[in-house]
Amino acid sequence: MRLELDHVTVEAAGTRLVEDIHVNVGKGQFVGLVGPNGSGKSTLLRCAYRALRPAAGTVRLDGDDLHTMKPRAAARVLAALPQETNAEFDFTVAEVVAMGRLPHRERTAAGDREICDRAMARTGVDHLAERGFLALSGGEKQRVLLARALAQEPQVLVLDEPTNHLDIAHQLDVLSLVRDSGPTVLAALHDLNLAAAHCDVLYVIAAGRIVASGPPHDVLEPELLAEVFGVRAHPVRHPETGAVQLLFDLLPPARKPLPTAP
Ligand SMILES: Nc1ncnc2c1ncn2[C@@H]1O[C@H](COP(=O)(O)OP(=O)(O)OP(=O)(O)O)[C@@H](O)[C@H]1O
Repeated sequence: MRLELDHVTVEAAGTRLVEDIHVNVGKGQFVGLVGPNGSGKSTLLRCAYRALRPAAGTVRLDGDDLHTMKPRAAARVLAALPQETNAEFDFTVAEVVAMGRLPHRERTAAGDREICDRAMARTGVDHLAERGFLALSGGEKQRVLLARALAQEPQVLVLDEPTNHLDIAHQLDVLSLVRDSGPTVLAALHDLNLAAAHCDVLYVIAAGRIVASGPPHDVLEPELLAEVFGVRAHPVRHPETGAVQLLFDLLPPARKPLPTAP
């Protein structure tokens, strides 16, 4: 299923948070959204998983307007891993993951249990099934919420910082798992090397506008990284795979020009 954000603009409190954004995620593609803090990544993703309605523009799934679809119909095909989840009730892990099956209840009630068990096993949280969600660590919670999203068996997955709270092994594992599970993916990522390794296409957002897009190694070039993130990037090659990785130094903050003598 194809996900398209077409000329999306979002406003809040009289301010434009993102403006005239076009993002195209082809069927089965893994597309990354990268940009500095506050650049508009979560705002844009919230539009892509229906939590926020754009002031202008359209979000489409295979050409259908996501925001006019019935909520249950949308939840059957699209799942999200938001940046923050305000869980107030202490459900068990198994109950949280089973919530991913709610949109499908009428259709596949018989197989729900196996689907949830498989999602928990794939994200490595099966041993936590009877634990209360609220008492889990940050990384455990993140993997449970990913299990819930996978249990939804979505055709489109929207992920806001899926590697948040995860140790390095789980970061690598979760992105491979998402990739191998096959849905169309739009993910906000902070780690540019992880983004380059896992994404087919990257969009770079700065101050609410897309400033570059394309294959990761075309997009993540030193001049753009200096301008957008204020860092100097040094490409190095992995000694075994030959894959290019970036090392970063902070650039000094831009100085105001010294006042000239009158
Ligand atoms: N409801 C709102 N009202 C006013 N400003 C908002 C609102 N929601 C977000 N913003 C502002 O919009 C900008 C973009 O926020 P957003 O959360 O999309 O950034 P982000 O790129 O996801 O940042 P981060 O990398 O820190 O998670 C920020 O300056 C934020 O303060």
